[in-house]
Amino acid sequence: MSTTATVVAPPEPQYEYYFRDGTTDNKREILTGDKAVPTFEEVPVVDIENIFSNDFDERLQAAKEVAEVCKTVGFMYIKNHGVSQDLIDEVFDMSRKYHAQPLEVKKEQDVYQSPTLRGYEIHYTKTPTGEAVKKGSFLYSYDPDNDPQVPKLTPEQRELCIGIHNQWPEKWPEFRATMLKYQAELLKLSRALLRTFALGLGADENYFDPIVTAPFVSIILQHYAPRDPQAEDLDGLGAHSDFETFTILNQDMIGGLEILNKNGIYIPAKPIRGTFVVNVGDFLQRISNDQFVSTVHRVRNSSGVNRYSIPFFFSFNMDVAVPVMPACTSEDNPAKYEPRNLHEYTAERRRLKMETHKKGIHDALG
Ligand SMILES: O=C(O)CCC(=O)C(=O)O
Ligand SMILES: [Fe+2]
Repeated sequence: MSTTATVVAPPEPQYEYYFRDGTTDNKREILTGDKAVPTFEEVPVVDIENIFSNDFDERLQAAKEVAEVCKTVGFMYIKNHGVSQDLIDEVFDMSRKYHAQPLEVKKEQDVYQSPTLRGYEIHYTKTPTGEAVKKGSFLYSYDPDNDPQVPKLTPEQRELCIGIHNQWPEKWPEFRATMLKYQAELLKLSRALLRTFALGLGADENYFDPIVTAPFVSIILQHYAPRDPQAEDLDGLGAHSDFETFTILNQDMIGGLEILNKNGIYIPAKPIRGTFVVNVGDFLQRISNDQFVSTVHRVRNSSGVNRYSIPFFFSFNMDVAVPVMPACTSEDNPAKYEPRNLHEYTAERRRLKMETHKKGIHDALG
């Protein structure tokens, strides 16, 4: 009696696809079993109280801890960040109230009527029976007139601040006032975090100060509609990396944010009250010469209820071509990238967004 050996073909590799730099075809292989590599399985919590310390050694120690996480995970929860919980709760209450308005009222701030695409936008997804709302977003950006540290700008520099074209609900002045108060608080925190990143990357802690006097900042009040857990496309926001320098994300207690690890596995960033989630964006990865990692993430709201979040995206002054940091290069490790000007880059991204909008694809543009 003869036996025939069955040759088992190795399984086809499986990939996770994501959006980066205006393109949708980036992918990462899902690695399991022997192929799996060491990577994070949870998002770390970092106590950042000491970034505000008067003692340099304490600030340096905190910066080292933050930098380590930025190199390995690219995402962290920060606690003891100094922003009042009352203000955070007030901003969420207003966001809920904003999104609860009838669509035609929100459409008074339609993004596509603003030259820099600031305002309200709604995203739909196809279902077997038609269309469902997946997400609504109210987006506003840095306007130099609202910075507590008012910058001195030429008319040309002012024109580059895309937030001068923000659209606000006319009959609701408290909404604008609260959102600007929140922006002012987060501007303070961002400038402190950026000093921490500089220090952690081996530069002088004031290295970036001159180029964040009128920074590119965008804030989005996100509203993720509840989705049917059986739906084919569950993404409220598809897999992407953020293109800015870094993001300070404020999420409610519903959950749904997931972070892609090196094995192509999504790790949930479960809400932790009193914390923000901070993540490295593409721009910071670039100028750190790839020392910090801009990690892919997505949002799925299968909770059955509305989810609200508020990402705050932070970058440099628009008119500066930002080079790779000299502290991140050496003779053996020269700069991998040319200096990049944020105005040119974001103008191109807005052009792409217009294009992808026409094709019905969502570009995670801050
Ligand atoms: O809503 C969230 O939790 C994340 C939002 C996000 O990743 C983005 O807007 O880029
Ligand atoms: Fe994001």
